[in-house]
Amino acid sequence: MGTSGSKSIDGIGAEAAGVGAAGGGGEAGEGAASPEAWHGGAQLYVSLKMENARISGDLVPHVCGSEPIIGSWDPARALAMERELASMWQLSFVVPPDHETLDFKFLLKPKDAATPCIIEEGPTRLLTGGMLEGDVRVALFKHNGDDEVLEFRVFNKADIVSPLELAASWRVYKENFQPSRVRGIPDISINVAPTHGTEEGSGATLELDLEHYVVPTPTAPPNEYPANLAATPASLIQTGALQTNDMLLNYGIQSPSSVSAGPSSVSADFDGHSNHKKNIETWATDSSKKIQTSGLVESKSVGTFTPLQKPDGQKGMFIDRGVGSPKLPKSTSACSLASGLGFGSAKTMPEAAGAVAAAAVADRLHGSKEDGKLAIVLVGLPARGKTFTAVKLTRYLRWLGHETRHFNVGKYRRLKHGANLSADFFRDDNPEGIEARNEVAALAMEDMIDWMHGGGQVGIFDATNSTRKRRCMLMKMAEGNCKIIFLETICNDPSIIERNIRLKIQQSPDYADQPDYEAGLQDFMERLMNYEKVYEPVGEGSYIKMIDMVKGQGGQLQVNNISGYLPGRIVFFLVNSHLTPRPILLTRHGESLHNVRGRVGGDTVLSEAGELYAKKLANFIEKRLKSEKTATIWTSTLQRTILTASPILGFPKIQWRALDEINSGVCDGMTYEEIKKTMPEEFESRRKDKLRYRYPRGESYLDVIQRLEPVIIELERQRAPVVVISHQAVLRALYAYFADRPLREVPDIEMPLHTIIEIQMGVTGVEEKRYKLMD
Ligand SMILES: Nc1ncnc2c1ncn2[C@@H]1O[C@H](COP(=O)(O)OP(=O)(O)O)[C@@H](O)[C@H]1O
Ligand SMILES: O=P(O)(O)OC[C@H]1O[C@@](CO)(OP(=O)(O)O)[C@@H](O)[C@@H]1O
Repeated sequence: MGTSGSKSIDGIGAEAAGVGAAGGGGEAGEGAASPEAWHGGAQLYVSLKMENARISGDLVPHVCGSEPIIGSWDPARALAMERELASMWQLSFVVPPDHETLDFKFLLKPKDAATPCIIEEGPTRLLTGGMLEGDVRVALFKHNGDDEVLEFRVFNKADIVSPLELAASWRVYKENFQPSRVRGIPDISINVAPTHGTEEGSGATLELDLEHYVVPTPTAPPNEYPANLAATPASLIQTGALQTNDMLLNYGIQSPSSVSAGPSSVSADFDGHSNHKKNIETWATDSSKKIQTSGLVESKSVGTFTPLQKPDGQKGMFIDRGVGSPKLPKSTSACSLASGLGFGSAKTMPEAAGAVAAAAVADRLHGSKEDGKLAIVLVGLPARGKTFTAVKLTRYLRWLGHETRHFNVGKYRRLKHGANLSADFFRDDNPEGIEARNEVAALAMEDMIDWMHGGGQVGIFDATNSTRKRRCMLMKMAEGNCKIIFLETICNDPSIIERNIRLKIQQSPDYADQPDYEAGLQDFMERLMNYEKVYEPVGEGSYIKMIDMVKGQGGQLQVNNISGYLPGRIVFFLVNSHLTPRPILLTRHGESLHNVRGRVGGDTVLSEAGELYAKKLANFIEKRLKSEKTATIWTSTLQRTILTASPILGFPKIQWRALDEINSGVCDGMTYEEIKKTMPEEFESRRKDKLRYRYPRGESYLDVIQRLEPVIIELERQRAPVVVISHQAVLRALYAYFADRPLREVPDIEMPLHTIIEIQMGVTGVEEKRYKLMD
């Protein structure tokens, strides 16, 4: 103390007591809280702001007062205010529910030193029930003796907050002395006026040419004809009906005999997922059907490889899903219920949490044998989006955790009869053609049923299936094995049909050897006519008809005899799907203070680098979306994403709770090192099975996926661009959906900071591009 204008500790306290007793009346604060509202554990969240453009040097406004949180009148423990804008300082804190009045004063002093300490002139301020009493709008400080008077404008806001809200902000407050700056921003907001703009020369502006920032996509989705990515025709491989190994390779299938045994050299996609790195899939339900690839024993689906000593002494590979292991942590989700529910092997349970797991358990407990197995049988003329829809539905259901596989009869046909069949093969008066087509359809159906017996849950059977007779054959085959729902795609828009036909001739392997587009077109039109002659729309069984749905408006979705959890989800997904091209931009928030310190979770503000990214991102979005009439910015409710979005102008911003980072429960705010040291078992459990590991009192990746389902549906439904500013774990889960990555890979997907992943949704599916704005 001792500097002119400063007062002793006692001096402040004495004055406080005096004025406090005499206080009353006067001007109310901006926010006022009635004392009755405090019952039930609610507390008062106080936000104070001071504004002065002239303050310079080391002096920082502080708040000192009667409550321990603001220093109990000890200036050394006064709370420093944070600089919000160049001339604006702010401080937020909570007050215990039982306080009657809160006495305080502003003071100016360096952040980490006791002197000089300049206390504001005038009486002590009084906050009663959130209301500031007396003349509160100005704070005066005598600086440099009495020569200079610094005048600050004062703003006060008080909110009643629930204990739950407080728990979050209190922790942040205690750990960082960095109260949230974003309280009070409504869930939906828009800042239209360019208040600060992007600062020229601050390094925040970007090159005009955004291509400058494009970086390679680490695991780009395969640029493959979608039908080729469907299940490998197992029956054809086993019966030796294949043409040649070369032919298999043409369809992305590695000859079984060429698969080598070592873990590093095996590249197999055992859950049938379309993954360009993995190009053979096998399944087996009985030993006669089992495909013996040299040195490989396959046991159902998804898995990691562990060496297995086969009875004959040969080294083999055993695929372990990591489910059902007695050592699995308590925190694994529904899968660990399996044994207790008498399902025999835990492997029959889906790799899922929440509603998906609940529905699976209910089906197994109460449903008929077929209930758990579902065949979605596509129906429609050629070029009506059947394969497109099959691929999309497969991706969605797998992402939710349902074992799903796409069976494309065209792939069987091409493998068995070659790709160069002319339109004659499809004529309704060509009995050999009809028989050959029925035969491959039956083979695909048989494979699908076999696969279901081996644990598969949803088969998507993709063919025209355009006559009652064919559908009747499929229904007979399904009896006692699975439930069938027909999914008919109908399109009456000639311009869309024309576009689809063009895409077919350009992309289908059927026309890969036809260099003359016109000749291809003529042949395809003939093929189409052959189908049209015999086409019978679906009217039997359970069905869903999608009629002119591609535009996302108008159109019809008809359903008949549909019930159950999964069919319900499928209908809901299809209702919201459309083909309108639009980008979805995914990005993590700018670097946060916790990111710098290596701490998980929390709700900290951005680091300097993070703030710079926020500006660059705003600049990027302005350029990237400048020709878009509408677009929306989605953030989580955590301040690192809201602050990242704050410089973005002109687009509505929406906060989604579902976009909040994975809840790390008791580990929230810790470093990975600290978790390893203090909770080694938890650390080890997570390392072993990061997908299913649930933080104590927190979430697992599977939980995150479950809560993101409405976000995916909404992203599918939107017809304008969306920018999603979220978090590492959440974006891994969202990205996995668009990039069709298997669930087991989700927790390890690379999701760098300061990078934008642009997902282009379009008529041929999903494309990806990445921009890295900062190193
Ligand atoms: N419901 C739909 N109606 C009409 N066209 C669609 C639909 N869904 C997707 N498409 C478009 O149809 C194109 C060709 O679809 P494809 O799935 O190959 O046809 P199909 O399997 O019926 O022969 C796709 O690239 C897509 O642009
Ligand atoms: O699942 P892991 O790999 O731990 O990644 C999730 C973690 O990512 C972090 C950063 O480490 O996300 P965020 O970018 O939102 O800060 C943590 O908050 C979160 O717990």
